[in-house]
Amino acid sequence: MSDQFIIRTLDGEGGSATISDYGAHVLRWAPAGQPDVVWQPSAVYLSEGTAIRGGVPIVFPWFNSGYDPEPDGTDNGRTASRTPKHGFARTSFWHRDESASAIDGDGNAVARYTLDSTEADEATLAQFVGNPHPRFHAVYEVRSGSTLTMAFTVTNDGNAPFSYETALHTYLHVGDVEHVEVTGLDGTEYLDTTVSGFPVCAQHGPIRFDGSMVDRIYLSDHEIEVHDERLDRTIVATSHGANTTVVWNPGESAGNAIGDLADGEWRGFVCVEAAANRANLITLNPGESHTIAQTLSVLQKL
Ligand SMILES: O=P(O)(O)OC[C@H]1O[C@H](O)[C@H](O)[C@@H](O)[C@@H]1O
Repeated sequence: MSDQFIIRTLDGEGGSATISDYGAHVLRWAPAGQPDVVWQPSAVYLSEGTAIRGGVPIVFPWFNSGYDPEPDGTDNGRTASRTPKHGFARTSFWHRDESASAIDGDGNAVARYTLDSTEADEATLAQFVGNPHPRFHAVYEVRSGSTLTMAFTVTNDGNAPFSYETALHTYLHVGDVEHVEVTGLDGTEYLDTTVSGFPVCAQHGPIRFDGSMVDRIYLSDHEIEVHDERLDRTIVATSHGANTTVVWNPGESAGNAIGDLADGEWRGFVCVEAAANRANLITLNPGESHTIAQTLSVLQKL
């Protein structure tokens, strides 16, 4: 592992990405001939202990401030108070596995990173759900070409179960979020996390954005399409092993208050996150592994 801020290029056939060893954080990705699909802000700030804005932060082992599950599995509408926000994966220097980093049989540039429980301090580990002494290793594999696939796997190496929340917190680049429709979630339920108690709501039609904050946990892993009128394209996001989909845009007032975003930059992205969070958190028994994955592509026009 290096504690240097190293940024690497992943040039595959038909697309390219950059990735940071800090956070194992994909910073941008575009298929050939397209504006970036994974969004990067105009300035990227690299600072130990601080999450990188934009790209694809890895959320693990809790989402936001975490969640304490109810025995009956229902969502209690409350959040816990774990720190750091969204867990420590996005603020850790990951090990880059040199042996795995190459071009795969489909022409994708591959990067593989690992992180294990010895790299977090005991006070942080003690906040895991169900086990104050979890032992695990995590593997993150990114394949960048004409599509982008990211797969995050956690294995329980200890002798007791633990639970975790996780997300691939993907920032998708759009021309102007107020001219975007997100489809694929019509008829599904979501938790509206902008409202106290996180009420369950039902989605009717496409998701649209009007400059106010959208922060929703959809209880669905359906394929998502982001229809972008300004960039005249549709981004497709599919996920595996992730039971929830978070859709987030901070809107004008919260967006302009985010310190590492320039004024108005909130318009340039919508987050579509492959997640397993709150009542859908993942429990691993000793020896078990779980993978969440997300694949992005741009729909080809006929
Ligand atoms: O600013 P961050 O810590 O990166 O979090 C950004 C956002 O992440 C997720 O999308 C959550 O649902 C939001 O509640 C949160 O505001």
